[in-house]
Amino acid sequence: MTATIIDGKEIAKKKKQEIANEVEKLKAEGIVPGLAVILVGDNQASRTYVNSKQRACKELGMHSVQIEYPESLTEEELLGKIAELNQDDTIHGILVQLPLPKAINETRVIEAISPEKDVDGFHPVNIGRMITGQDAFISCTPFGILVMLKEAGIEIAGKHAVVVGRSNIVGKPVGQLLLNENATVTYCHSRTKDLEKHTLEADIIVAAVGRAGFITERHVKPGAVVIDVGINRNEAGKLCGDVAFEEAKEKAGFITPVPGGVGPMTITMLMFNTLKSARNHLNKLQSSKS
Ligand SMILES: NC(=O)C1=CN([C@@H]2O[C@H](COP(=O)(O)OP(=O)(O)OC[C@H]3O[C@@H](n4cnc5c(N)ncnc54)[C@H](OP(=O)(O)O)[C@@H]3O)[C@@H](O)[C@H]2O)C=CC1
Ligand SMILES: Nc1nc(=O)c2c([nH]1)NC[C@@H]1CN(c3ccc(C(=O)N[C@@H](CCC(=O)O)C(=O)O)cc3)C=[N+]21
Repeated sequence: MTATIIDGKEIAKKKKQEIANEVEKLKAEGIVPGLAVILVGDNQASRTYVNSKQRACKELGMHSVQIEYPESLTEEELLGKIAELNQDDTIHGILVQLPLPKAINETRVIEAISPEKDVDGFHPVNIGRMITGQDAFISCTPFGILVMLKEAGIEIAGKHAVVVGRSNIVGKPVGQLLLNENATVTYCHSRTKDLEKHTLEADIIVAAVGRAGFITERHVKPGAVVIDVGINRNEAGKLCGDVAFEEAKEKAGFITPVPGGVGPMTITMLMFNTLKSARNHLNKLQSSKS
């Protein structure tokens, strides 16, 4: 059997069109959704992502500002800029591109962003609200994965999902979201014994490890859904995921490619969250008037 490929690029395109329509409506009410992206240092991969975020804003008619700092930026300077953006009414979303230089404490920086403008969904307030099932900004990659599964018509309730990776920005939140959707969730990580034993039981595998081709055909139960979050470069410099795509696709029922899978969805959900934040802002203005 060859798996159905879940085309993230195509789903992203459809979602972006819906977002662009909503942006037009908000503009008619006098609000242009605005995103500020902060990039510290000169990491080429980070620069590529930040540029595609800017491009998406433009495409969808949103306002965007890109703020770049040298590697030598101090934590105090960065916190000062965030405080300023928290007060700026033209900015509804603030994203600080990770990773940050070692001298800057990421936790402090994330916690300095107003939860109302935390469109990355990394602030503990949003993580906590997401886990308890309240309205929240949901981190873009996990959110994008959920939307892809739904668009592909994949049932989540009652399924066994195995998440490989437990980072705060991908693994942990994606498992929680799947749990909210009534999946039975197992987390695997570098201390997991006999990874294969777990993944072979999975109806849905989410690979967020950061190692090229780490999940092979041997890890996949026939017909399983395989979601590849990894963005790696192989020895030849080619972009590839955490899944050995060619072999895994012969066993899986559904599979996401890299590029063209989770990545484009991440950016789309960032746009969705920025739009949502702008709408929240407008609602607040309107209710304070009445
Ligand atoms: N497409 C997209 O939009 C995005 C893609 N990414 C990509 O996703 C990948 C993961 O990112 P991120 O979560 O930030 O990475 P991290 O490096 O923060 O986390 C990697 C996780 O993989 C686990 N791990 C490492 N080795 C093994 C192993 N041998 N067996 C089982 N688990 C293992 C680690 O376990 P432990 O906790 O025990 O160390 C850790 O939990 C990267 O390739 C990244 O580039 C990231 C964000 C967005
Ligand atoms: N504060 C913060 N928020 C993030 O959301 C964040 C971050 N920091 N740091 C880095 C990771 C990584 N990430 C990606 C986004 C899009 C693609 C993407 O669009 N990838 C394309 C290919 C891009 C290429 O060609 O390099 C694809 O998979 O098709 C990939 C990775 C967001 N991240």
